[in-house]
Amino acid sequence: MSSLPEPMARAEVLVAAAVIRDERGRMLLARRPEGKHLAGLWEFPGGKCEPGESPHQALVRELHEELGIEVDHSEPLLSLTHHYPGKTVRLLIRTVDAWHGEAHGREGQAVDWYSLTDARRLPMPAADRPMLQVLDLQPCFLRDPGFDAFDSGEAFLGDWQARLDAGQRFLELNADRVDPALLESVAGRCGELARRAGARWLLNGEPALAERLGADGVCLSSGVLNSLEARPLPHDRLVVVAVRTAAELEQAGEIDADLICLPVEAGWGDFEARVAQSPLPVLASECEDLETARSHGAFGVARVWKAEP
Ligand SMILES: Nc1nc2c([nH]c(=O)n2[C@H]2C[C@H](O)[C@@H](COP(=O)(O)OP(=O)(O)OP(=O)(O)O)O2)c(=O)[nH]1
Ligand SMILES: [Mg+2]
Repeated sequence: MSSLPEPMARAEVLVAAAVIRDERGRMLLARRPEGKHLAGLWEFPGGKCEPGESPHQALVRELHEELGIEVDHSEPLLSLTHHYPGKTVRLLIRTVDAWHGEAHGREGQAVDWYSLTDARRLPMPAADRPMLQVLDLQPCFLRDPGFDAFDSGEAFLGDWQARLDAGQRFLELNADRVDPALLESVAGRCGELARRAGARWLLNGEPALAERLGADGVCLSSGVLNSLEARPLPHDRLVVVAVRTAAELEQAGEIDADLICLPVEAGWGDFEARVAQSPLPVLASECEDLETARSHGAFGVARVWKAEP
């Protein structure tokens, strides 16, 4: 059973909530009724899982009760755990991609459709913030093996373009051990190619360098993470952190990062237990199986790409 210390286990509530999109990609949000925890804030509709209920079953019941709709199919999207004063909430967010009925606030609550951009401006629960940062990301992050794997900057750029042509929209450029002048020229062209394809790219390196090179964000090693006291980039950039330990997971939350890369080191059971401690959405490192990763609480997968010979 649960290995959590008893007081924490008692205070934690398991909540299933839904991302439901209309044909324009807008999401259905509901305003939390007066008198409830976090009253007045806009939320992803859902509620607490009752004993013995699966997250899907809880959603089916909650969305019927709260919105008058019938869920036909849902699948895991991401999970994270947030500590409110006196209450810990583990959010299990699911994509509801098949449902019927007309959504309306059956408990008198306001209900409306919002684009992601508009949702980011709404007052929403603190637990939901990191989630709003990642919902428009491709859930497969391709990490850079390093220039050493390529014969030249040109070879690297050729491979970068091939990844974009193959549909990759979330990539990393690794600044490690690259000559600064070469990095500058390659990063400029990587950025241009990514922009043209509508992809986002992160620099694995110093945040200030990522900013100077025009990256969409930064990917930090645990070494850099431990030297930081605050989020190193503004919220219109991404901050991804590669971590291994529970303390690093916590530190990533402290600096208000957006996304975590966590290796599947000791099997999926162990991975899932560690994701359950994460305040941020998680990518399963060195993994290609998105469906399995999501079934264990991850938002996505990250892997190092193989240089083409
Ligand atoms: N549904 C939902 N709950 C959220 C979100 N973000 C967030 O922090 N929460 C918190 C608020 C609550 O503390 C908890 C959800 O419990 P709830 O009070 O809505 O539970 P419920 O629908 O089963 O209602 P009830 O038992 O209070 O009648 O999760 C979110 O996006 N959606
Ligand atoms: Mg609810």
